[in-house]
Amino acid sequence: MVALPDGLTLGSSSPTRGRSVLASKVFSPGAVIAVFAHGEGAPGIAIPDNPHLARTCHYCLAIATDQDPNVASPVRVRACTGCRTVYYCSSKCQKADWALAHGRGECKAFRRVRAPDPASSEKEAGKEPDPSHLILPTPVRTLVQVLVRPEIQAAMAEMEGHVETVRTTDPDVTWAGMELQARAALHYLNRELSKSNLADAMEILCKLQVNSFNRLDADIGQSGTYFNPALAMVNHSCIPNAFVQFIGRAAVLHAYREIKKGEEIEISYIESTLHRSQRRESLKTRYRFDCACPRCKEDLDVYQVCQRYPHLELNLFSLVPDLEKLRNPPVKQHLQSNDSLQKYIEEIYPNCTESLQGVPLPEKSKLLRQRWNMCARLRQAELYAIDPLTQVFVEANIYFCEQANFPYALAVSCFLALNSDPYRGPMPFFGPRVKGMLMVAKLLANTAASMPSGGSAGSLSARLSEALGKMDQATMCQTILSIVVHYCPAAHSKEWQVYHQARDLLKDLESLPGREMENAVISAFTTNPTKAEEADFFKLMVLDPIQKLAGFALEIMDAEFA
Ligand SMILES: C[S@@+](CC[C@H](N)C(=O)[O-])C[C@H]1O[C@@H](n2cnc3c(N)ncnc32)[C@H](O)[C@@H]1O
Repeated sequence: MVALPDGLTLGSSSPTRGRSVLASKVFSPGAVIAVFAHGEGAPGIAIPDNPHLARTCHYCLAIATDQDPNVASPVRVRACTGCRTVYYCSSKCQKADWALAHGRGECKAFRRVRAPDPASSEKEAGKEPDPSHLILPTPVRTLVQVLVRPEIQAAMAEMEGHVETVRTTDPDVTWAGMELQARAALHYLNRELSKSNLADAMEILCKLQVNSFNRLDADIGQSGTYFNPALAMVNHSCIPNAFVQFIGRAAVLHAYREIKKGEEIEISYIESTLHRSQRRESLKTRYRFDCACPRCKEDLDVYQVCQRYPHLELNLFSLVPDLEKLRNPPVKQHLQSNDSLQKYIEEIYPNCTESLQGVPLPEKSKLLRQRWNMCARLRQAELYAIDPLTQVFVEANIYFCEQANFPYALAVSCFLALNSDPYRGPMPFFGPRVKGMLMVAKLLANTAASMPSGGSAGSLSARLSEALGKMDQATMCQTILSIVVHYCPAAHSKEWQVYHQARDLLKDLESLPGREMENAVISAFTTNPTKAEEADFFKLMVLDPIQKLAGFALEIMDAEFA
């Protein structure tokens, strides 16, 4: 039986959802429900994925910072001299990992992968083998780790894996692919490729698929696999009441809204802002169930979900203190029961959502033009928080930053912070929303330092420059950073990169000479944001200018991409 941390109990199994995790006390919005750390009696897996292997400590998961000139005491990682596949930041981490898994067969298996194959055709042709071929894919490395750790296999014994469903519904792709992965792990562990060994390994792969997490935070290059048997008991909802954040080897479960005693804790296994058809497909393909949460049943869009969240009043300390905007979103139609709009989104979605990272600027501009035009119906309906339209704004923002056109990027960031982020994450401590505010603050700092030339009189960029010139960007930036710093611990922790960046920038601003009065006003606002005088300051000095900047965004998008 799985042991759950204090404050949580295991609900009895239901035929449709299996077991569940219930709150045994009340949790307030943002509160830490439980920390899932690994140790004696609590076995778990936390490993980096292949693209991050050479920059991440394989034990504590610290990210190497030795290439960042701004870091005072950088983290360096060194390869294990045995397998040259995994890296460590210290001998302490290396020793701990050796005892946990690496010295129990993992290192030898990874070394075998790198050993020259006598039959290699590349060797015959005198070519060096491709180094990426010398490392097993992440799912196979995860399987190797489970196979060398019987305690993990024991913890997995009663876990859901939907093995029969995978085998019978998808024999040619998923099942056949898993068999290859199972064979690779057994081969490099020097284990017999017997029927029973293969069946056990395939079962583990199925269980990992259903019960492990992708440990993803693009901002700090963090990504990998995380498995914890207790956390794996938490079920899914597309309107979750909790969320998970990863810190080193631990996972922290936070309440997203107030959770009552006896209520089931539910997280979202997938990006909860996805469109219904994408959510359905992701949940079916990986987790093998049809979601029957209220959002799926009633087909609610993100605006309707936002309307239903309690505690919208927490937004009084955010960039959308006008709660009416959240309670009655200013959209022209909803997706619910609008078959034609739904079908249209499903059609444009695949052509609008592929990442444009690394695409050369002229090609990116062409693709953004196509995407902006494809999203015309969503724009007309003013559904700015609905994908793929939101994603087009996000890609455009990156495009403007890459072109060093910071005023345009700032206008688009302000637009997203007011018209998209709050609906996609109604709680002001929602991680992507906090990151969005940091983006606005950083761009304000950038545009304050070097004002653009502004273009010809009356042009869009001249009007934007003129508007920026009239704003107190330092005060706007400092106030927004104070909000970011306030919410960071709830959204993640004080170890979050977003927190460090916001706090450092905030300190720089606070220590500028001659800002004693501004510092006092901002401090009064953060202490008591709803007091009349403080709220007036925020509206006049921060919100109205942000609104003004956001007002340029649609014109910018049309000018660049229409
Ligand atoms: C990580 S496990 C969660 C714990 C699981 N209920 C158990 O008893 O082992 C994920 C599996 O739980 C079930 N599940 C989770 N959320 C669900 C939901 N909202 N509706 C139906 N089944 C769900 C599915 O079988 C899914 O593959």
